[in-house]
Amino acid sequence: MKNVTDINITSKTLLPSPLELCGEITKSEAAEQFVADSREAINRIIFGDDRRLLVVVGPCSIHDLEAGREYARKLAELSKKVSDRILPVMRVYFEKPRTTVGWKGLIMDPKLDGTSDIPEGLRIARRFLREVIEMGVPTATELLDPITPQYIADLVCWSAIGARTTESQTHRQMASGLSMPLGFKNGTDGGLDVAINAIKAASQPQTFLGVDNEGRANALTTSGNPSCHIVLRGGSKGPNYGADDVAQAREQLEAAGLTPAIMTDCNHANSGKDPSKQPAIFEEIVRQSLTDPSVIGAMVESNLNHGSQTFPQPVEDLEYGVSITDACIDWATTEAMLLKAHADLAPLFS
Ligand SMILES: O=C[C@H](O)[C@H](O)COP(=O)(O)O
Ligand SMILES: C=C(OP(=O)(O)O)C(=O)O
Repeated sequence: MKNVTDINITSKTLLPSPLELCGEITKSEAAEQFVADSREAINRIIFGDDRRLLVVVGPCSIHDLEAGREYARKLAELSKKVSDRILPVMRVYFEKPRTTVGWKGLIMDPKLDGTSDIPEGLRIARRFLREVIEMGVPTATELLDPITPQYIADLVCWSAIGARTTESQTHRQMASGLSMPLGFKNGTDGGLDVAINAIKAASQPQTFLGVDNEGRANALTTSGNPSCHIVLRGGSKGPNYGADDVAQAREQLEAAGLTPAIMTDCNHANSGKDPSKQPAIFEEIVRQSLTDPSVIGAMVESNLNHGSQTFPQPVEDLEYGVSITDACIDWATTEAMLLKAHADLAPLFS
C-alpha cells in the first residue's frame, strides 16, 4: 500500500505552548501598561486626534541582539528629543517574508545556520521585545506566521502585514483578532485595492482556525480590528510616495468608507531598495503631513551602519550593525533625519 500521509514532512519539533513560553518570559505590569499606552497613542494618531508623525524606524530584521540593543538605546535617547512632534516606534522584525527563499528571520532560524530552532527563536524574540519595551521604546513587527502572535503579540505595539501577505485571507482574519493597531502594505505590484480590501476584511468579525494559549486548535471568532491603515510601499511599477499617489490613496480610502490614514514606507519599492534615497522620501512625507492630516506616518529602514551584507556567511564573519536583509541607512543619518523632521513639523504644533 502506498503511504499517503505526511509524505513531505521530514521532521517535527513540539513547541512550548504560548502559556508555557509567556509564563517562562513574563512581563511586568509596567511593561503591560507601556504597551497599552503606546497602542493608544498610535491609535490617536491614526484617527487624527494627535498630529504627531508616527515613525516606524529600525533594522530591516534583527539578527544580532547586541546590535539591536544598541540601536534601541540610541532610539530611546533620540525619542526624548522629538517625542512632542514625532512618535518613534522601533522596527523589531523577527519574521521575514521571502520572494522565493532566504533566511526567514530570527524566530525561524535564530542561530543563522539553517538549524531552524524555532522554540529558541520564539524565546529570543519574546525576551528581546520585552527588553525594548523596558527601555521605553514602543515596538513594531511584521506578523507572518499565524501562530506566532500567541507567543509575542502582547509585547507588540504596532504590527504590519507585508506586501506578500496583504491579499491572504489567513492574514486578514488574523489581523481582525489582533489587539494592536496594524498597517497593511499595498501589494508588490503597487496595487492599493488589496490593502483596502484587507482593511475592510480585518475590521469585520471573522471566524477561523487558530490556536489558544494552550496551543490547542480552536475555532476563533473575532470582533474585528478597528485600527488598521494602509502603508504605501511602492510596487513593481515604481514608487507611490508622491503627493498625487497619496491623494489617490486618500480618495480610495474615503470612497470605501475607511479612515483616511496613510503611512508611507521610505524603503522597499519606494526607494528601489536604495537606502540612500530614504532621507529625501522622508522629507517629502514630512512636507505632505504639514498640509494633509491623512499622512499619519512613515516607515524607515535603519541600522547602526549603512547598507547590507551578503548572507548566508559564517556568523563570526558578519560585520556588526549591518543588515543581513534589506539595505538600511546608518544611525547618524537616521538621527539627522528625525531631528530635521522635528524642526520641520513645528508649524503643526505652534
Ligand atoms: O523587507 C525585506 C525584504 O524586502 C523582503 O523580506 C523580501 O525579500 P527578498 O525579496 O529578498 O526575499
Ligand atoms: C518585508 C517588508 O516589506 P514589504 O512587505 O513591503 O516588502 C518589511 O517591511 O520588512
